[in-house]
Amino acid sequence: MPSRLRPPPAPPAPPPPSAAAHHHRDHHHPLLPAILAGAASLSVLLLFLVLLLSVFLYRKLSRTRTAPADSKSPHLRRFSYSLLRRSTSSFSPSSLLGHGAFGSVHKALLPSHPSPLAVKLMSSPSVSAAAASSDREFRNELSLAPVLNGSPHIVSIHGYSTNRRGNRLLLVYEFMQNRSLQDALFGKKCAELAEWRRRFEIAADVARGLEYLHHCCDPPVIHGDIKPSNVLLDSEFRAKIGDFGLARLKTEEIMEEGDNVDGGENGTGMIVEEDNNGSILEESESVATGCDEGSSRCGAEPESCVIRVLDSDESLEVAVVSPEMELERRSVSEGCFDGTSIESGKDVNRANASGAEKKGNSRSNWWWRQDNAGGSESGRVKDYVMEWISSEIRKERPKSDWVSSPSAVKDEGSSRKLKPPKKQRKRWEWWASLDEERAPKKVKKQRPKEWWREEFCDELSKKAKKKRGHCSSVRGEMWWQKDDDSVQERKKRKSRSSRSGIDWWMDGLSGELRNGRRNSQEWSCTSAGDMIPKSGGVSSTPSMRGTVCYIAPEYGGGGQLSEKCDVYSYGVLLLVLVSGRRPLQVTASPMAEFERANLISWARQLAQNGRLLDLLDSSLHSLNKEQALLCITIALLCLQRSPAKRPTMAEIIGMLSGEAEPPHLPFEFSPSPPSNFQFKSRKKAR
Ligand SMILES: Nc1ncnc2c1ncn2[C@@H]1O[C@H](COP(=O)(O)OP(=O)(O)OP(=O)(O)O)[C@@H](O)[C@H]1O
Repeated sequence: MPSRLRPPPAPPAPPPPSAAAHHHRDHHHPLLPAILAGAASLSVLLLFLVLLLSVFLYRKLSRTRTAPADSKSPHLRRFSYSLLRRSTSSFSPSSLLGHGAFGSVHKALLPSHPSPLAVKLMSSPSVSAAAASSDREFRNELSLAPVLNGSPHIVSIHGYSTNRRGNRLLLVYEFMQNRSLQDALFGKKCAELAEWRRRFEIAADVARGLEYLHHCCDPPVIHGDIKPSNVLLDSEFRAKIGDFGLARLKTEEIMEEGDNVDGGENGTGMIVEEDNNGSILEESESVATGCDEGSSRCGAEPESCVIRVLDSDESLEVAVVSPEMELERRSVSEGCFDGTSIESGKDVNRANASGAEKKGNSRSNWWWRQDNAGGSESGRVKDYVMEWISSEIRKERPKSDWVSSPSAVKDEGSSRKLKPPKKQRKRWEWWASLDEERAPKKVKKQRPKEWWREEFCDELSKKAKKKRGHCSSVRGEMWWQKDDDSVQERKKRKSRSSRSGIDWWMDGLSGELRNGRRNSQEWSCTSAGDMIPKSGGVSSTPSMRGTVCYIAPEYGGGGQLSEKCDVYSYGVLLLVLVSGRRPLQVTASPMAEFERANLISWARQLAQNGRLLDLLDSSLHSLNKEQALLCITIALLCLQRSPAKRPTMAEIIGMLSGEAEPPHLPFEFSPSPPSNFQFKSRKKAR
């Protein structure tokens, strides 16, 4: 039997798929780990890129915020912050050139630069008002740099820098070997400045610098803070004007205003809106538009308007600006423009009742102690000044142990040890006599704490009356007001403020005194004894800002900032140069010294008495009396109350150079009957 062929065996069926088998196959997919790893690294990379982009954007934005002028100032170099830090040894004290209201100035030695540079470090404090002030000053300087760098009489600015966080702003200037006129005259007391020729050259250099600002710049630039610490001296003691943090461009609108700037001693009282981060250009725009917001209030009496501090929305802010000077600033909102920040060119420091709450015990903070609430509306500056004098007197006054008991000195047997040293005896006797007059022996303890105030005021009042009686029939009226003002205007002024005998003495210390409730500035006393309003209180010194004694009365009173404000400040500077002393200085105790303490009122007195040469610094040598008299006469012309009557800087240059006719002493300063100081005609023969 044939064998049956058996069909071939069917191939084995594939095993049914099971979960385990499936899992096993996935687990071993060769591409999966690579895909997963790729995706992970891609996301990390993306994340990194996003981070990088944000950091880049952040830096770019912060740079834009702190250096707006970069695009406008193509010639300015942006320095590396770390380079500047290294070249000033981390802004160490060894590189320190000086301190200002907004920070310190250091000498920098850059490897790439042949000569040293001066670096101003403006550290933005945590307090917003002060930070904004620094920011604005920084912007101001950068905005103006391209215009200013063209003059040999202006400190040139090389560039700027900021740190990463943008809270340290740096400005880089040319280095001036002999620092500021303030340092040279009152700090180091440079022997070179004892030579008259140098002082005259400084006066002429500053005048040329200002002439450049006012007449060569288009639009003109108003410096707004002319004073010795802003006049810098090179190795030859030639002067250049520095620090344009408060400077402003004069727009056409301001020019029109300027025509009316003579409209009374208080000016127009125009107040300007402040853009926190605005550059000077923006500020000028604001000036042009004037009181757009709140125009209804602009019509209010200037006396009722208060220039508010800077850019703070806070009602009260305090910042420690300069540790050495223990300057504290605050900004207080008050007055008819509440709710808006007001800028009139500078930062204003003001103190009010609440302002008096925070105080320091140091001498430099004496002004904190002032309580303006309920006080005389017109007497704030006076109070501050008196307080300052008080502190000076305390320094001068012999130790209380023997002063408090003057009679004890007479009784030599019982209290010999209380007798003052011979040298001091005369001074002591003066004090003692005042003490005795003021307080009967038995009630000495009850005598007014500030007994000397009344004494001082009474004494000055009597002297003022005696000296000026022929000029002023109304008690308390300023003798020189006759010149400028109509009778009506004088009556108005009289009703605004009843003037005590000391008011004439306070003349020139700022406009506030006469303008009532305009602004209650905060003042500080620098280590050098200068009184400076704080702007933001800031510097020195923020908005209406400047330095007491140097601010023109119309601007100090909240008026328009004009070139004539610079001219006024230049007048004070001239007097300081010629006399070699500060505008406010109590040097000794006798009453006669108090009369001289206010340089401006003293100059007025001397002019009236025809004794102008008494103003001259006794340490001057190689004096050219004619030039000295010329300088004093120009100074008095600049100090005239009416801005329109003050000469322009171009005219001053003409007078100083002898191109123009010699000036006549202004009527308001002239002796009675008026007479002019005779100068030989210095006009050059043509
Ligand atoms: N370019 C410079 N070269 C040399 N020293 C300088 C220079 N600029 C400023 N200084 C010194 O640094 C000091 C401080 O200057 P800064 O401009 O910061 O303040 P200030 O003008 O003294 O006061 P304020 O800020 O109140 O106006 C000056 O008094 C001066 O001695």
